[in-house]
Amino acid sequence: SMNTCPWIGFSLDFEQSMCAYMELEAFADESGEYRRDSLEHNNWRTFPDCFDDYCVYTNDNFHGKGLSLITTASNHHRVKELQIPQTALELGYEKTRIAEIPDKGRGLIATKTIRKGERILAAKPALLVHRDAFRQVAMQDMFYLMDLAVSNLPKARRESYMGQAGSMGSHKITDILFTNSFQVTLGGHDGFHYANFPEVSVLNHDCRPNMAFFIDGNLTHHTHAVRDISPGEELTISYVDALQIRSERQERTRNSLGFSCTCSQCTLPKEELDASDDRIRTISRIERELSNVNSKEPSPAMIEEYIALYKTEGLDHNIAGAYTLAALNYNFLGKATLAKKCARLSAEAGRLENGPDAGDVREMTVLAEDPESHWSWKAKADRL
Ligand SMILES: C[S@@+](CC[C@H](N)C(=O)[O-])C[C@H]1O[C@@H](n2cnc3c(N)ncnc32)[C@H](O)[C@@H]1O
Repeated sequence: SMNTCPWIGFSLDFEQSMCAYMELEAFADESGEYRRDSLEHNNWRTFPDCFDDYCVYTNDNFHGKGLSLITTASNHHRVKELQIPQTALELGYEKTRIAEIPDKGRGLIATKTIRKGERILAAKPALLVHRDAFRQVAMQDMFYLMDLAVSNLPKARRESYMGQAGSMGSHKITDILFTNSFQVTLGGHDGFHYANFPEVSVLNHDCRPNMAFFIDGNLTHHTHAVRDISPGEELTISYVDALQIRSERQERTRNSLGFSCTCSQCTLPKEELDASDDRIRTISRIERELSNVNSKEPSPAMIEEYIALYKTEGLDHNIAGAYTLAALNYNFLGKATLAKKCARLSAEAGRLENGPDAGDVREMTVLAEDPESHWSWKAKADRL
């Protein structure tokens, strides 16, 4: 209807018949090419239909595949300024195949042995949507922007977007985003976005996954094995916080992600479940002590227990931070050999969890080389 066409008045060339809730097909002609006018600049097309500060921007060549944004002008500028290396990594998938997994829909299965540390995927985003757009723009208007953003992607990209599973029903393109998105920040106080990586979306969740992921500064999503993986095993990542007990994890997947988690850790017999929850609570308690510079509690035994609990719990995908805390606390206590070992393990895990450029990876590499020159050396022992 007329009053759902807020662009009338500032749009130059759109007909009223183009208004509101258009089907996906409405944007593309037979050849899949775009028929809407737009402003060309530096490979980016900008569409004049905006709501509040949020507009649609599309780049057909981003990472050679195509990317649409629903965001503000300043965030579009940040993406435009990214320096994408010519040698950007391509997608993996070589040792895997997609298969039906009982109770989970499709998933990715290893076809060959995969070693800890191996890269599985390097995937590019198809869509970024500013987090606040969903709060500030009326839902029907958001649906309109989502349709516009996806329909303007190059045909192959649009098809891989539409091939992803939804979980909540309602507006399909929006459902797909919420079912398959990662949070990324482009920096600043206003940089938070939901990012969709179609090739990653085949990965199911596991509370004790065998892969870790990070998203680098060029908006590439990297997945690496954190354990050795056997042929036939499913490849998984975690969608939830590592240190949540089962009831919290279940609530999170059910309420925010739209499914009831059936992973092996969530379906253990009651006794084992209770033991697992107890370990999580103990880890959290020790972590508070190790993070508190004024605590006199930390001892080598406590640090050792902390790492052992991570191992027993199977939290290999989220262990870099634990090794960092262990390395620092060993160094506070003047235990050079143990500090060195934990710092090395932290850097090794951090490369898979946060990427080789992460601050912690650099810091721990430095500590591992020469613990006694690091600021943390006996730093606390002196004070206590
Ligand atoms: C990102 S997709 C993963 C791929 C999806 N299975 C497919 O068929 O395309 C997320 C969806 O997979 C299913 N899923 C993923 N992990 C699961 C788990 N641990 N337990 C149950 N369902 C899961 C849920 O339906 C969820 O909405």
